[in-house]
Amino acid sequence: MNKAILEIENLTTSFRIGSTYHAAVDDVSFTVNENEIVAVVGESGCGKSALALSIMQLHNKQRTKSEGTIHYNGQNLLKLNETQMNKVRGKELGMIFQEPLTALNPLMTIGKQIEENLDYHTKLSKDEKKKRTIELLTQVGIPYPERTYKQFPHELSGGMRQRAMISIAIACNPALVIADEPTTALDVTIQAQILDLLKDIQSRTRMGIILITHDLSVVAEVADRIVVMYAGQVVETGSVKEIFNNPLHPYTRSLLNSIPSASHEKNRLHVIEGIVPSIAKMDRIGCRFQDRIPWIPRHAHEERPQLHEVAKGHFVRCTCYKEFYFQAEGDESTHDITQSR
Ligand SMILES: Nc1ncnc2c1ncn2[C@@H]1O[C@H](COP(=O)(O)OP(=O)(O)OP(=O)(O)O)[C@@H](O)[C@H]1O
Repeated sequence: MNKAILEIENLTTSFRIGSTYHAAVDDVSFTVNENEIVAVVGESGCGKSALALSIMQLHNKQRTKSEGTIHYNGQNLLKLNETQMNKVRGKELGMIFQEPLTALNPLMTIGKQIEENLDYHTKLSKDEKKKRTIELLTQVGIPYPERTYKQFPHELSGGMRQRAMISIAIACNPALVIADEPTTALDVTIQAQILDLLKDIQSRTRMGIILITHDLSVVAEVADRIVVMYAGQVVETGSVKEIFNNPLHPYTRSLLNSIPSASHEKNRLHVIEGIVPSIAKMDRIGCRFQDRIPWIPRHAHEERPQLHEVAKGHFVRCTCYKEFYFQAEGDESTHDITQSR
């Protein structure tokens, strides 16, 4: 059994809007083990980035509150001050952002940006730093590392920029990397290459990876476990095999149904309409998904939905999954749930 690197327990992160705090991450718990890829999946607004930034402690502290625990290496990250956190961030926990052009400094060469991280966390000499930087650029598959060392971000293609950002994230051999939508801005072929690269680095370093994505098809090939988030909560979690073979929560089933495949071409995709509620308007007591599946009777939902273990390591929130089915087109059983309350 691989050892746990990061243990998140009952993490709740709330943002201040006006004078009230609203939770964007609500009582989230999961563990990332060494050499494991945990995919956090959910559509826009589910709280994935808020979760990632909570782990890295990158939220504006004046407007954000994080409660619960994030255990890393015998310490609770939420209790560290900024100086202590700076020693962990970038060294032991790396982060890859969605859009490298925004995350990288446009005025600094790639080489200098990698060396900046080494400067902060290591005592390498100038020559050693350059050697390590070239090594890193080679490792992430950049074809002319000496040339790229001297280039600025805008001189590289999207895929190469993402590789450069990965080299910054792994420069100090972190135990865990959080990749927040690392392939969304890239075309499909490059996406596959970047995911292969992360897998390849992991096979050498045994680092844990949290892969954040809205696209379940991305995780099928690379992840070990999936955490499905909806409206700030974990609604289903389990091994990739369990989730793909036996998805239960209506939201997970809807995400899986929205993956286009050859067999889907003839039949229409069963996509559930609607959007994730905003954090200020979220129902904090009932099932947060119920308004998007109004044809499911109210009694099918729990009052305060809990996570239920349905198979070893496979958890699903709310009992509504037991009565869920996709509504057929023109199904008359549709009714407005808000009317029957
Ligand atoms: N700094 C903030 N202040 C107030 N609300 C915020 C803040 N950051 C995020 N939110 C809100 O929290 C919710 C979760 O946002 P988050 O960015 O984590 O979603 P996401 O799943 O990562 O979506 P995306 O894929 O679009 O990034 C959203 O309703 C968002 O509007």
